[in-house]
Amino acid sequence: MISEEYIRLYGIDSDQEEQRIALTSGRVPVAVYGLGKMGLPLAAVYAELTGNVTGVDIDSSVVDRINAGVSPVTGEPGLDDLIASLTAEGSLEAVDTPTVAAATAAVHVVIVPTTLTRDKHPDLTALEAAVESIGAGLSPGDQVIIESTVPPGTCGGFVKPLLERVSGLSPDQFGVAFCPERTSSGRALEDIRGAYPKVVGGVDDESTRVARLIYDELSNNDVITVSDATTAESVKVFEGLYRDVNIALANELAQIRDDLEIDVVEAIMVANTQPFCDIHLPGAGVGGHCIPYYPYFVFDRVKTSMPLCQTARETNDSMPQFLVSKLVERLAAHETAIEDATVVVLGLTYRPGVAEVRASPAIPLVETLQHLGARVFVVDPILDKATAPFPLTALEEVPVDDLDGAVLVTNHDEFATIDWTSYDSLVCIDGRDALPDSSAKHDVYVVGRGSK
Ligand SMILES: NC(=O)C1=CN([C@@H]2O[C@H](COP(=O)(O)OP(=O)(O)OC[C@H]3O[C@@H](n4cnc5c(N)ncnc54)[C@H](O)[C@@H]3O)[C@@H](O)[C@H]2O)C=CC1
Ligand SMILES: CC(=O)N[C@@H]1[C@@H](OP(=O)(O)OP(=O)(O)OC[C@H]2O[C@@H](n3ccc(=O)[nH]c3=O)[C@H](O)[C@@H]2O)O[C@H](C(=O)O)[C@@H](O)[C@@H]1O
Repeated sequence: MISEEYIRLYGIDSDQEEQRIALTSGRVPVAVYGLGKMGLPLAAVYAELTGNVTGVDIDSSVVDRINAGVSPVTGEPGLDDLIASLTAEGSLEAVDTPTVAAATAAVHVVIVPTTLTRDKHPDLTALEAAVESIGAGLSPGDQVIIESTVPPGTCGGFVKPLLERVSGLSPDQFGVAFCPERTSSGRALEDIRGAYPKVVGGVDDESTRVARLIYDELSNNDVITVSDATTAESVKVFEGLYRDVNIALANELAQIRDDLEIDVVEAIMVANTQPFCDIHLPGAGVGGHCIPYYPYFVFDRVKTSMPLCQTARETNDSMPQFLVSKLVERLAAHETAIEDATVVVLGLTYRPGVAEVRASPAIPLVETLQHLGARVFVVDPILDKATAPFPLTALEEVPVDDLDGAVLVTNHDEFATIDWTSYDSLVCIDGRDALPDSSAKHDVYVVGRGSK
């Protein structure tokens, strides 16, 4: 139970200003569940605001490092120092006991992974576990905020009933709101503090009121209240659908480059010079546990077919094979069979600077090359060998005189300075238009660009 001087917010008709002051003076204890790439920066910004945050993670090593003042999340400007200062001053503490944390919190913020099963259905097991823990410690007046991206209808149709069942509370005794995490790795603190308007949508008006009150204080941007939680959930996945479809358009256009004999990216850039056009960039595919996952969160919840979004998924997922086909075709033109070829794949993470391999296009690309019999070296400068799905080779250890092909999937900064002159003639397939021009010496194909 929380002590007397603390207050709760849901269903409390005290003065709004008093509630704001209570929140920002630490008299509304907050728990943040999930201390990963998004959750730790979020917990830090909440701790900056309230001075009274318990971070919850089931990974004890994450908890221990945070309590030692060390951020397990890398690549986030300002986060290391912020975690050190917040833990030193007692504004942020991490625990690996979700139910214990839930018993003392008045605001529960959930940002655990929501992913896909192997057969591409939403995997909400982590969400269910976190919500059950919260239910076990839920008190009248508590507010639960879901920031993990979820299928539309999850807060109203799954989270709220589960909390009622586990806590024994009636629906009018606690709030649930969906407040999407509109944040990118590498700029998480900036995004969370208010790079974009914050969207909030509650399962009832009081849930929306409490969520608005909280994010009016936390974000320095506007707060947009929408009709309900399902609308807010839809906003988030619609952003992802838009991005997936528009990347697919760019990828389809890249595949007609040879038919048109143009530099497709040049045409895209010029097409985008008027405001009604925002064609994205073609590449090696769409990875991460967000953009390639969110369409399936919608497919799973609607009866109506969505052929455009389904086809976009197929187009984006076809890009690794497109790159392999270009490599095979060009190696054959140099009388090298793929099964006799030695190939280096540059980049395993789904995008530069983020040590995340979930749904990375490099994975099916490497698997296909291995299946075709090629000898494959994989290089990724930011990935921990222990977590990589394939053995990693340092770039300097790749056998220079024995290499037939190179495929760039992820444009890590380190690859921009490769001295290609030290390699004998290669076939280079550049999936991200990231390699220095080496067409004088090598046979180079850049996805979407004119011949280099
Ligand atoms: N990564 C991104 O760029 C963005 C992610 N999101 C949303 O945020 C969610 C989390 O993403 P990340 O932070 O990147 O994931 P992550 O994989 O980096 O971190 C997840 C953390 O949650 C912990 N965890 C798992 N189950 C738990 C439980 N039951 N209770 C407490 N902690 C638990 C894990 O130990 C891990 O530390 C995503 O699934 C997505 O819905 C939203 C916007 C951006
Ligand atoms: C709508 C939107 O821009 N969502 C962002 C996105 O961030 P995420 O980390 O997934 O990276 P991303 O830049 O979307 O890239 C995803 C994948 O798509 C590829 N990609 C991206 C843009 C592009 O023009 N072409 C392309 O091929 C990238 O290489 C990567 O493999 O997803 C995040 C999320 O929701 O998790 C979200 O918060 C971010 O704002």
